[in-house]
Amino acid sequence: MTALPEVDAAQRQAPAAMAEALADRGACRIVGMPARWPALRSDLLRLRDEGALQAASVGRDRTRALRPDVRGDSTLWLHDPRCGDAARDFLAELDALRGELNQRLYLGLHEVEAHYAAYPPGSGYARHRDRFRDDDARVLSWVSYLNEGWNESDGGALRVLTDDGQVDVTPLGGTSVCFLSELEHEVLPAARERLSIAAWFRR
Ligand SMILES: O=C(O)CCC(=O)C(=O)O
Ligand SMILES: [Fe+2]
Repeated sequence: MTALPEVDAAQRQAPAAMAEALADRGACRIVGMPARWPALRSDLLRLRDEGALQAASVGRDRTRALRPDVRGDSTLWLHDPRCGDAARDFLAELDALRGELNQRLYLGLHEVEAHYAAYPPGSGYARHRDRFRDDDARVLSWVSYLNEGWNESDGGALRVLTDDGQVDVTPLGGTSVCFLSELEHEVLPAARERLSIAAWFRR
């Protein structure tokens, strides 16, 4: 199993290092982002307790359907007014990063969209691509993890199929992963609740 290039979010040239890793390998791990992940975690748990999250569907428009056998997470978009300041700040941070990546990769990324996601124990997300068949607007996929002290034995890895082989990413709080949206990936079922933010840079 190959490892992904790793970028320290605190380093001055972090966006340049991310852009280089994405161009070379199609994916990278980012350590130290989101810096304020405990605040995001609290916000997500509050929203989950208030019943604001909704079971996620698969497909688009006419083919849209609830398929808990395919994906078991419940989600809420970060631009929803019920989300707290931490969500708004993080969305702004992702948007700034969009600009930085654009300057280096010329991908014409126009916007970023992001949602909170909570996977109950035992649920996952079967192998898929984030690009819809009829809509290639999603160029880069981003996932930030909001879990305290994750062990490999907890399961719940993100498995990404890169050109260099399959890579498993542990969903540890305060780390993120970015990859080309055309790459196939899956979320393996976890023994405990698994919290994250999934985002897409779109053209
Ligand atoms: O949570 C993850 O690690 C990936 C989630 C995902 O693939 C998606 O929401 O499309
Ligand atoms: Fe995905």
